[in-house]
Amino acid sequence: ALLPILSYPDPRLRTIAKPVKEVTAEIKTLISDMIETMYDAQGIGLAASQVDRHIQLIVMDLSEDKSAPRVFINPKVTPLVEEKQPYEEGCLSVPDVYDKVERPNKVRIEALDENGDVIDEVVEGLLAVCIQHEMDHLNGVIFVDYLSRLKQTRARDKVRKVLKIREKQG
Ligand SMILES: O=C(O)C[C@@H](Cc1ccccc1)C(=O)SCC(=O)c1ccccc1
Ligand SMILES: [Zn+2]
Repeated sequence: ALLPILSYPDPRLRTIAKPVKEVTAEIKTLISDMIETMYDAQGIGLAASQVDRHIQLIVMDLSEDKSAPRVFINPKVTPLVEEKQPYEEGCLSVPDVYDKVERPNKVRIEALDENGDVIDEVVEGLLAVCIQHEMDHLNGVIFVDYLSRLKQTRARDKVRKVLKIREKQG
């Protein structure tokens, strides 16, 4: 089922997500709903925080044909390089706002997958950028927080406008 995505600056987006204790049937349903919602919203990632579920769960799919969804439960991300690189980021909770954010572009990901199996990978590039962006969501951080006050104000105005247009479209 499609889930409603919280929009910036909704304070619920600032909630700190709790660890997942057990991958229950309910969590498996949430995972498939989040993947469906991510594809519908044309995203490459989605954190549970964005659908108002405050548990440490991320879904991502960087494939061209939406054929390779990945699930990260209780993820831990460790930067492997000091140097930060700028990358043009977007966010499904801040629609139509894109701006450069500097992040380390090589990180280690430790997590569990949807079967409870261990994930321990070194990733670079967009995958590294995206997993850090999603981890931020689980910690109540949104990418606009890294931008100037002026850009944050512009982002708020932009989201308000986009939501009004979407309301009219019904
Ligand atoms: O809000 C989210 O977490 C999803 C977000 C993930 C993300 C994309 C790009 C860089 C960092 C994090 C999106 O999917 S934004 C929309 C999108 O598909 C996209 C935006 C910029 C570059 C590539 C893809
Ligand atoms: Zn986001």
